[in-house]
Amino acid sequence: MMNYKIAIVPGDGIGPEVIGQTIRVLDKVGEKFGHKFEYTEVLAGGCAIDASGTCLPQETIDTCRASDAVLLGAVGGWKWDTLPGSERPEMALLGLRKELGLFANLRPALLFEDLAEACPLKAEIVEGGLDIVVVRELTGGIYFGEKGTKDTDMGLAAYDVEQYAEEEVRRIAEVAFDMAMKRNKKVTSVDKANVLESSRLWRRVVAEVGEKYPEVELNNLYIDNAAMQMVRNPKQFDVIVTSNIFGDILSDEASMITGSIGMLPSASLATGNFGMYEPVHGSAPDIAGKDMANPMATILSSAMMLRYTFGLSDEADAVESAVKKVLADGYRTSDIAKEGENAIGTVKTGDLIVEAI
Ligand SMILES: NC(=O)C1=CN([C@@H]2O[C@H](COP(=O)(O)OP(=O)(O)OC[C@H]3O[C@@H](n4cnc5c(N)ncnc54)[C@H](O)[C@@H]3O)[C@@H](O)[C@H]2O)C=CC1
Ligand SMILES: CC(C)CC(=O)C(=O)O
Ligand SMILES: [Mg+2]
Repeated sequence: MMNYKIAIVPGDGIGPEVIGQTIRVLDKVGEKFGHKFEYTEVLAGGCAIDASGTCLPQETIDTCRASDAVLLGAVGGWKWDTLPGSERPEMALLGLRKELGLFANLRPALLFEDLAEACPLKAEIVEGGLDIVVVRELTGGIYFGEKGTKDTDMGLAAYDVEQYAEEEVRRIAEVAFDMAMKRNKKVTSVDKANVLESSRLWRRVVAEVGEKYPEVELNNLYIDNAAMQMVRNPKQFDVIVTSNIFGDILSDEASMITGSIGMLPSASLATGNFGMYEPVHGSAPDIAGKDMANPMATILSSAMMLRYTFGLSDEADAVESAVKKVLADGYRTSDIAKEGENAIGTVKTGDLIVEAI
């Protein structure tokens, strides 16, 4: 029997609710396939501020580093919204990504056949399915650049610097091209090179990396056009590679292809097999504590963990098939239910997925 050490970071809001169901699913996978998943729960985000005065305790970083993989719910919430920027719960997430070297964020947006009606795009646009991966740079760009305030003749100004180094672009571009080689050999790089110096460097380095992959078709789009194309004709996309902030925004937009942000998983990867697995959504304070959150994004993130970090592809398939079965049987949380249709809760969704495994 293999033992896998997983650091669990439930976080805030719906984080603990969706993580709770994901652990039940993993336990069932362990029971069925004969693996032992060992969990160590640690605090990050608003709950850590309340418990210890800091959003990212050193113990959390140490536990994550000592684990084979990390599973994270979400951080943040209204309660902490008035804190100064540097002390907000969201800094825990950025800090963890940086400390763990998680520079590559894979966000697959897949339209499940049984959820086609939940996708707001016209039926003819989504016919035949949609399958896009956003490869988002995760430890650079404007979220990590110099920030501050200064006096100007227009009053106090605040600034955040977008900066990319060649090596940062090169390594994320390589992830995108490697992924394209395993998929449909098509990469779209999204930037704002008509205005931003950082994007001009981005575009040049992506093109240089592209030369090493002659079989892969490379297209460049400006972010404003890409955002429009995502709803006009998403089928043109296969692998999208982009910066931290553009990938953050574009992947939330892509999530609607799947019907809901409650469906979209992600893997945040370092070099090697280590990764942190997290849903794309946030802590959803508007529905927290109401048994309304869709746990599928986090459960599907755990399937990515099984596949990428642990190399357990049959087990990952079992989780993904169980999610598909629950959808095929007609069960929906309220974010993906049709109007007037009875929705099920977070726990019931977990029950059904466990049962299907
Ligand atoms: N990875 C993380 O920890 C992230 C944290 N945040 C933080 O979360 C807090 C709330 O941010 P928002 O902008 O409202 O984004 P959000 O993603 O938390 O929520 C946006 C909307 O989607 C719904 N939603 C999200 N996840 C859902 C799920 N699993 N099932 C059903 N509905 C779901 C919410 O109810 C809300 O209406 C903020 O403090 C924000 O900074 C935001 C994004 C990512
Ligand atoms: C704190 C934010 C950067 C989190 C977020 O929105 C994301 O990573 O998708
Ligand atoms: Mg986001």
